[in-house]
Amino acid sequence: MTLPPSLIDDPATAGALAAVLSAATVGESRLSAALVPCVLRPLLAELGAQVAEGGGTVAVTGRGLGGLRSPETPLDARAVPGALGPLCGLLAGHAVSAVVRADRLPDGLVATLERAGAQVVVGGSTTAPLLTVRGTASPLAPDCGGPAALPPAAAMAALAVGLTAPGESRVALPPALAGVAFDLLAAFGVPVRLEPAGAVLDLVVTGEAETAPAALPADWPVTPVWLAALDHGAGPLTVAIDGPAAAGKGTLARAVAARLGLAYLDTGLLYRATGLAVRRAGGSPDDPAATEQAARALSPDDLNDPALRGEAAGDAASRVAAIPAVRAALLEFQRAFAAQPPDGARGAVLDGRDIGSVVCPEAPVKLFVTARVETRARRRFLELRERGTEVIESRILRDMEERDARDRSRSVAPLVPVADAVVLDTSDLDRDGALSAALALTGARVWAWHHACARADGRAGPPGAPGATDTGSTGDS
Ligand SMILES: Nc1ncnc2c1ncn2[C@@H]1O[C@H](COP(=O)(O)OP(=O)(O)O)[C@@H](O)[C@H]1O
Ligand SMILES: Nc1ccn([C@@H]2O[C@H](COP(=O)(O)OP(=O)(O)O)[C@@H](O)[C@H]2O)c(=O)n1
Repeated sequence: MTLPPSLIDDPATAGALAAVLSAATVGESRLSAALVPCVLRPLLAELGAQVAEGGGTVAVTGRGLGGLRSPETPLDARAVPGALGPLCGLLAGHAVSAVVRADRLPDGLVATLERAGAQVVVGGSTTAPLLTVRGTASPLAPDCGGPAALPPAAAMAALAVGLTAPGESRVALPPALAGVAFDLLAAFGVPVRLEPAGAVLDLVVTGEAETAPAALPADWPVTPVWLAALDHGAGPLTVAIDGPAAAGKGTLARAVAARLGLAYLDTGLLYRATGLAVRRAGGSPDDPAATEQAARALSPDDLNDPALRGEAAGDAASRVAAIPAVRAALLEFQRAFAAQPPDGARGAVLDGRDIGSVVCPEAPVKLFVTARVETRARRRFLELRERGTEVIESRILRDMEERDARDRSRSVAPLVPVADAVVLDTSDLDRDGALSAALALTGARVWAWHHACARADGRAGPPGAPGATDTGSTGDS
């Protein structure tokens, strides 16, 4: 299975980062030749790495973090612009001196290197700059966290410095690039985690750790290494997505399921169908006996009624959802779906209010998706208007606030982010951005899940995955 190229903002940057990292790793990394442009290979050798080619693979035996040597000749990064950032960052974090030829000076690069403690002299011309970088063996950990992403070269430089800087370094990246960088660092065994920060993800690396050799196939990063971990986990993968109304849970859940080949269950439909059935029978959605009976009588066909999408069904749903007997009646169906996903899928995505807390508390991936209430009301307003429903936005906002309050304050399975959920605020992310962020965060959790499973029963890691540490941040409430 592959992820679409849209996941990767800049494959050249990702491939160059892989090559440069392998030069600073003890042991032999095996990278597909497609990832390591020919012109980059002599440059790795200048840094002291051994480079051997054959059979479509470039084998790089590196010198370890802190072990790079000063090159004797200028390093020519002109033909591989993506290499400039990670290369300069790595040099800045070593006690070496090097001259680097570039085809232009990327925004923020020099300032990032200087902030880390390196000395940088820029010579040459605008179209052919020459950078003299004098690095330091004790660089300062960069703190370039959100809310705005750094320009790519500066970001990759900050990440590379962070590998040798003591303590934690934080770098804000667009979600797609953050996912790729996370996957790569994890494949090299770097302690790393991801934390959502508005429209970006903060990638946090712990420096001075031992890296481990990686193996990256030609289809990386379109196929991230963590996807292989899916096939090495214990049982089906469950992705739990919870959050308030119109946060974008369903949109995200459907897209994640499609990309990863997982089944999808919109659990809100179960509550909506129960509420609607009771109302149609002339009953009250607050009546425990009638609602429990309706919940037990649900059939799969009831979930296809277009009326379920309306706000009236949403209101009835949140009323029946506060009745413990209704929740109990619907629980078994949801758990069975996660444990045995239909059509042989290797896992399932469930979205709702209590998936991470009650339905699937053991889910390895838990996302709490939220957004500002005005943004959510606007989204629902646009959605309903597009469907031809006459609606007033201020009324939607008010109803949504009431429904959220009811969902948050009910005594049974209230809507709250559990401690091990990642809170993803989609207010400043469009649909693609939210999907990239969710996939990156899922990857981080799948890595952690895989390693926990492997540790528990002594199995080997997925191909090319020697040992990432935990990742993925936890919810903040
Ligand atoms: N990140 C986003 N940016 C803009 N609109 C979005 C985003 N995510 C979802 N939407 C839109 O908002 C509306 C509500 O999304 P939906 O996935 O149904 O939310 P939920 O399942 O949380 O109720 C839909 O019209 C959807 O297309
Ligand atoms: N797992 C779930 C899913 C929905 N629900 C209830 O069902 C209502 C409708 O859920 P939904 O997910 O279809 O609603 P939207 O977020 O799409 O507006 C919610 O307001 C909750 O009260 C729940 O309690 N638990």
